[in-house]
Amino acid sequence: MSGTSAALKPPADAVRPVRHPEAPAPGELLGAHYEHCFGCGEGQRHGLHLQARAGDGLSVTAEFTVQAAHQGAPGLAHGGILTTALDETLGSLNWLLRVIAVTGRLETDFVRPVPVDTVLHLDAEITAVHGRKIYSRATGRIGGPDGPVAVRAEALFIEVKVDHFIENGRPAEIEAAMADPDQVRRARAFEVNP
Ligand SMILES: CCCCC/C=C\C/C=C\C/C=C\C/C=C\CCCC(=O)SCCNC(=O)CCNC(=O)[C@H](O)C(C)(C)COP(=O)(O)OP(=O)(O)OC[C@H]1O[C@@H](n2cnc3c(N)ncnc32)[C@H](O)[C@@H]1OP(=O)(O)O
Repeated sequence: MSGTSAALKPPADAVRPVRHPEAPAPGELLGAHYEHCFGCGEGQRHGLHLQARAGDGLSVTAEFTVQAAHQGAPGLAHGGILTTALDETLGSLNWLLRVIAVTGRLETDFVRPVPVDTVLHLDAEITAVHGRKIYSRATGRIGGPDGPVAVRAEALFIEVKVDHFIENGRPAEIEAAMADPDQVRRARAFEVNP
């Protein structure tokens, strides 16, 4: 069984966006958007440490190795962890548009169980944009980049301004982020008109 809800179908007048001229080149590692992010932060001890790489056009790839700490059932990855890896990969597509966007809706199909120690080969692409709404999809394969699909997702991200974080984040972390020139530079790299 698979399928997605109507909210994930781009409207007829949605456009296929173009890659931002200053987007990272194909093959380039994108880097973490926030060092304490559970998905990609290098400073997050319990995180997934996902490293996404720019692909051609509006696509990215990433690899994620399932650890023993990620189990749901004995020896198998927890579905929420796999969804997090998909969410993070989809979120990294923002670098290609230089737009800040947050996940509004994310639907995952779990097609095959994913054992601990498996490398999940992820790829994601933007399919359409309509106003602030960014439509995308991702797959995770096992046994190699061309192996069978284990998980796939479709998502709707919504463009926001940096104020979204400043107004909603816990003050301690926001103040620390704003005092860190690297973090400010990374946030600006997402903005169309910094
Ligand atoms: C210097 C300090 C810097 C600090 C910042 C640091 C780094 C920043 C850089 C990058 C970080 C960015 C992202 C992170 C990337 C990857 C991590 C993984 C991604 C995530 O883990 S991210 C966390 C989970 N995520 C949330 O925490 C969102 C909570 N949520 C909200 O904050 C609001 O809900 C929001 C903003 C989404 C919308 O609110 P809003 O008021 O702005 O807009 P509104 O409601 O009007 O929606 C506009 C149009 O989207 C449609 N729409 C909205 N939501 C929908 C839904 N769920 N399903 C279907 N359609 C939906 C409406 O129907 C309307 O459609 P239409 O235009 O056609 O009417």
